[in-house]
Amino acid sequence: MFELSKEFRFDAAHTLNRAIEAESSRRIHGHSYRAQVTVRGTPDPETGMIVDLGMLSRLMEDARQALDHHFLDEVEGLGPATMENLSAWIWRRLDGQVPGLACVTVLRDSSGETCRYFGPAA
Ligand SMILES: Nc1nc2c(c(=O)[nH]1)N=C([C@H](O)[C@H](O)COP(=O)(O)OP(=O)(O)OP(=O)(O)O)CN2
Ligand SMILES: [Zn+2]
Repeated sequence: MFELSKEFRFDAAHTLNRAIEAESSRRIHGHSYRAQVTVRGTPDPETGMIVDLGMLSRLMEDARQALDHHFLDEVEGLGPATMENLSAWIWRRLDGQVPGLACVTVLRDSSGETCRYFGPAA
């Protein structure tokens, strides 16, 4: 069994309602994110690949375009623009298209934060 990951980066703005740091969080502010899509499986003996990384990259491009340089509060179906919701939203966007989809990880390097979503069944 193997795991294979591909990453895209996006920069986006949002607001958040929080119990702490409420005022600054409600102000529009931005973050730089990385999103990693991980597939799990066994390589096809002929191709040596679980999935072609180029194909994975193409499938991820639609999600990247919907997030990069967008105001996340306005992204359809996202809800409060947390790392949890971002990883679940990317999962839903790819589910059914990416064979062996195992998890979606959203990272915010500036603050050392990571959120990993394994899908609704996990
Ligand atoms: N469970 C979660 N908690 C928080 C999330 C989240 O996605 N999931 N997100 C935020 C905010 O986006 C917030 O802007 C980050 O704030 P904070 O952690 O207080 O850190 P900084 O303001 O120091 O972060 P910078 O990225 O350096 O601006 C809060 N909580
Ligand atoms: Zn924020």
